[in-house]
Amino acid sequence: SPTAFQECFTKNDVVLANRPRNLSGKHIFYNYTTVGSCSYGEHWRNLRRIIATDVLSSQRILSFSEIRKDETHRLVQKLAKESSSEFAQVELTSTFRDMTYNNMMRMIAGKRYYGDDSELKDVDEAKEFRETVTELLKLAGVSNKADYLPFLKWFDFEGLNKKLTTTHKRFDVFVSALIKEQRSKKQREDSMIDHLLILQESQPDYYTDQVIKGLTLAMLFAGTDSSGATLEWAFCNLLNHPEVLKKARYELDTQIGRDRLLNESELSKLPYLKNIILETLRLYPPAPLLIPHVSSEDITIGGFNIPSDTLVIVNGWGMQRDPKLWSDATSFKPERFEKEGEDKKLSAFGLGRRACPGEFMALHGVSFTLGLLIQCFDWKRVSAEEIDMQEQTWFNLTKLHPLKAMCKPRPIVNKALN
Ligand code: HEM
Repeated sequence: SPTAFQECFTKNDVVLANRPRNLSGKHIFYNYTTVGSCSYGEHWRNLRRIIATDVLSSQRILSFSEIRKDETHRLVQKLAKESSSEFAQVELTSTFRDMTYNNMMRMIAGKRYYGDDSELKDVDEAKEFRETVTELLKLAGVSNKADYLPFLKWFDFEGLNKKLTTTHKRFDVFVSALIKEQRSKKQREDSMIDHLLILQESQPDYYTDQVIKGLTLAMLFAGTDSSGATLEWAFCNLLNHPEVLKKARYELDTQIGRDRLLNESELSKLPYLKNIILETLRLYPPAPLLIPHVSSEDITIGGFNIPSDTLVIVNGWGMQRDPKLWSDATSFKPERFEKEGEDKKLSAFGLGRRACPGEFMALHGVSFTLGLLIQCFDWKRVSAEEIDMQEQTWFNLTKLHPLKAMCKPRPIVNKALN
């Protein structure tokens, strides 16, 4: 139950701080399928600390705002090109994915691998990256029966371990080359890898290459599709609830105006936009079961005795649709978050010390993109039929069918084109 979950995190915060181990005793880096017997997992404690202090500190997140602005403006330009003065159909799923991956890879290594406007689009390096990441995500989303029936591990049931190890090696080769390339540059830039390489010079045992690779994988896995999926679900909800879209547009027009574009620093003026995102995360959390935790000692959660070393999986999706906790639980109502304290009931980013360290950045990035798209375009559904909200099993909770919508530029779009 949600109450028990909260209690467990407040009382026994430390208890759920371990990662599962795989057969050979190594810490499993990620999720049910373990992303291969990934050796980065062993460094997890260091990774988590470095993420908080060096990679996702508020200062560094703000320092990347120019990248987010540039990528969002490119997105507006792309959509404006595809539509004209009249409504035109656009496909949003891959558009959002390309943008979030470009955003992240620019922060990590200063590279853009996605979209027609990428200078690297057709080179082997970009193809290799796109293929490997797709393969890793596909495998990470597979439910591994051996996680629940441990004896199956002895047979590598369904060959998952082998596939994961192969793909992980491919990723490792790719990121090693990326680090080598950045290291050989005469001048350091401001990317995450460059920043960590500078720190490596003074503390080589702490900021090792393994740690840099682990961070790259963590950021790519945790920070890209989650934001892309949130944008996608938010849009589905807006298209199915035109009255909410109208209210969000009104907020933007009155708080920011019709003749200048929204800036990231102005997001605090748009509480309704934020509530749309919170309500989207409530009904469609990108990580519906969070990330599995393991009890490091015997504990009791909600009256259940959990022995030490047990895989604990939290059904965040279920808690966020629980009618005992939320009125009209399955309806999309951003207004519910106007009531003080409602947002505290959300678990979309997890809770406690293993909660998502990218929450601030994610909320910032998603709000900014959504705000700008509402400001720059008129939107409607492709047909009178409601958008189909079926979900698919992937690493994150994503839409089964790609999202298509009709969009028409508003005059303000010229500001982004210029
Ligand atoms: C809307 C977007 C996002 C959502 C909904 C989300 C949600 C989550 C959730 C539920 C967890 C697991 C928490 C738990 O098991 O208790 C998590 C972990 C994590 N997230 Fe996010 N996340 C998002 C965006 C990001 C971004 C943008 C980044 C980085 C730039 C990021 C980095 C991480 C990392 C590194 C972890 C692992 C933390 C650990 O295990 O200690 N996330 N996220």
